[in-house]
Amino acid sequence: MSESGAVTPGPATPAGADRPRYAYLGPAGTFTEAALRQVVSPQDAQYLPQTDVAAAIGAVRSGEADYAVVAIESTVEGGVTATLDSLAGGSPLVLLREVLVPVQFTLAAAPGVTLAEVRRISAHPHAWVQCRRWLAHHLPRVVHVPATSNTAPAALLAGRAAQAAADLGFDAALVPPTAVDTYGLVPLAVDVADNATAVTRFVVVGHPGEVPPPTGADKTTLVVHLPDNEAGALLAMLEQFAVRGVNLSRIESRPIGDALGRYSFSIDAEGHITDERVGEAIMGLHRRCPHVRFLGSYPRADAVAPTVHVGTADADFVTAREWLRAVRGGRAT
Ligand SMILES: O=C(O)C(=O)C[C@]1(C(=O)O)C=C[C@@H](O)C=C1
Repeated sequence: MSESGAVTPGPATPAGADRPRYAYLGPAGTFTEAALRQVVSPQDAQYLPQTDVAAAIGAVRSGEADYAVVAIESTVEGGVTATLDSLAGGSPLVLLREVLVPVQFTLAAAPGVTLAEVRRISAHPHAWVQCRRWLAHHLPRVVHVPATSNTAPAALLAGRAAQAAADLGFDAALVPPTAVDTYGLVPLAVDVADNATAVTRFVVVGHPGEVPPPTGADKTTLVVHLPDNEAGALLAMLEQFAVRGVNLSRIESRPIGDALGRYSFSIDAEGHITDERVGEAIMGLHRRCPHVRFLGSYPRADAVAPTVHVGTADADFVTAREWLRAVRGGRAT
């Protein structure tokens, strides 16, 4: 990001309006860009860096971009609320793919700055949380200067010597390891994240259309509102999945925003909407809940197939339906 707040361009891309346009959290070198590179190379797409997640998703809604790549969940922080909230409301969008990126951080500064001189660190709030223990131990009095992304402060420091960097309002930044070279910074401490195995999950967001075909190892994301003032409404909602053998890999509540005590549930269920058990569970939600938003069925990044319990395979639902038809037609008991 420039000092005026404008986002600096991502990696140089050949011109060409025919290439799909991907909005993502910039500037160049963010973990989000690493996720985008797993999806499509800069040669085959237009990379459109944005200042935040809402802007990236908004670019798809406005037609400025065809897709957005955004963080949705981290092993340390859980759900990325900016993403969950942007997808829960507004015009419908769907998730088309997920990508996992290992996350590590380096504390870096302009050339000439030493660790002992660091008083203020610029960092994305998620990065700050992911390095909290290291910071408390090594720099207990340091002040957090929030940044819009993991590379926004690196872009501000780029090309500055210690003296020239002094008026930026921070002395060092928590950045992805690759950003140190990209922006000509000096590492003050490496591997400063508290969790060495931290991973962030990113999703490709696009317009609703054809659902990606089932792979046998898929995930379905939903937003569900519960009936008001109904004892056991949450349990009843969960039972729609449980009785059909559908495992949930994530469920979290988010305020709907119109009144205190009103929450929606953001859910990742194992399986594809074309799986009988998943389809039946979602129909159950539709019957019982005032609002259900389908946010897509897409392949799991880890390609792990769900455990299918006795009586919940597609064939079991088909057989049961045929049996019911026969009973109703007086042909079976
Ligand atoms: O993509 C980046 O580098 C970001 O700054 C965003 C983000 C996030 O939104 O969670 C991505 C990965 C890390 O978990 C920390 C921050």
